Amino acid sequence: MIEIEGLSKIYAGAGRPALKDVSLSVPKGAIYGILGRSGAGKSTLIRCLNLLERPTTGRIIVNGSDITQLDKAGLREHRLRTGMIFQHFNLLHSRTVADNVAVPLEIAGVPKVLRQARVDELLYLVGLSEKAQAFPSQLSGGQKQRVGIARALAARPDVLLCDEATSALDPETTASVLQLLADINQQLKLTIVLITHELEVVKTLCDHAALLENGEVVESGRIADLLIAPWSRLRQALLHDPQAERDFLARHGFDGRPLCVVA
Ligand SMILES: Nc1ncnc2c1ncn2[C@@H]1O[C@H](COP(=O)(O)OP(=O)(O)OP(=O)(O)O)[C@@H](O)[C@H]1O
Repeated sequence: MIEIEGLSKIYAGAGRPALKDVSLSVPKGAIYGILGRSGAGKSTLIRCLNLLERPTTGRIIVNGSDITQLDKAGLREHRLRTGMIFQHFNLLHSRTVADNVAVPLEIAGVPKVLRQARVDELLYLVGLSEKAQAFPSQLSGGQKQRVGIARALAARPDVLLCDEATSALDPETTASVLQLLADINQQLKLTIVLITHELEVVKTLCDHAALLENGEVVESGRIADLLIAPWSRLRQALLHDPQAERDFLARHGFDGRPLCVVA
C-alpha cells in the first residue's frame, strides 16, 4: 500500500543526511513500527509520508501514485487521507473537544449538520462522548490523545501516522491508547505507521517493524519473520524480556516451543 523507494533527505546546512536510501514496504492494514535511537531519522521519515518534509530524492508510492509528484490539490487530498497523531497531541486549546475533532471536516468542506454527526460518532469510538464540550485543558493526557485520534480519523483516512504517540503518557494510559489503536486497526482496516523508541510499543501493537540507524534501515519486515532470523537485532531486543516472551511469540504464530534457528 505504501512503497518507499530510495528515499533520502538532506536538510539545508546539515553535515550528514537525515535519511539515506530508505526503502520500505508497508502492506495495507499493517501496524508498522519504525524504531531507532534519537536522531536516527524516524521523525523525518514519518513526516515525509505526508510531505510535511520534502524528500531530497526517492519516491513514496501510496495506492499506486507517487505522492512526491502530486500537485497542490492532490497533496491536499492526500493529507486528508492520511491522519496523524503527535506526542504532545497538538490540540487547539481555545476549541472544545468536539470542535477540535471537527477541524479536518471543516477543511474538507463537510456541511455543519454532517460534521456534527461524524464528530458524535468519532467521540463514541474513542470513548469520549461525555467530554464533547470540554476544553483540552480539562482532559488527562490519555483523553487528549484520544481526541487526537478522533481528529485524525475524522476524514476517514486510509493511513494513520503516529509520532511517538504514547511517549508522554504513563504506562497504564499507554496500554489503553495502544489497545484503542489496535481496535481501530481491526475495525476500520486502517494501516498504521508509528514511530517509537519504546520496544514495548512494538511488542504490544506491531506486526511489522523497521530499525533505523543513522538514517539507514538496518532491518525491516514482518515481525514473525524477524523472530526466526538469527541475525536480527530486533529479534534479540524483542525477546530480551523472558516474562513477556511467551505471549509475544504466541501472538506472532509461534506455539511456545523454543524457536528453531537455522544458522
Ligand atoms: N529541520 C531540521 N534541520 C536540520 N536538521 C534536522 C532537522 N530535523 C532533523 N534534523 C536532523 O536530522 C537527523 C534525524 O532527525 P529526526 O528528528 O528525524 O530523528 P529521530 O529519530 O526522530 O530523533 P528523536 O527520536 O530524537 O525525535 C538528526 O541528525 C537531526 O539533527
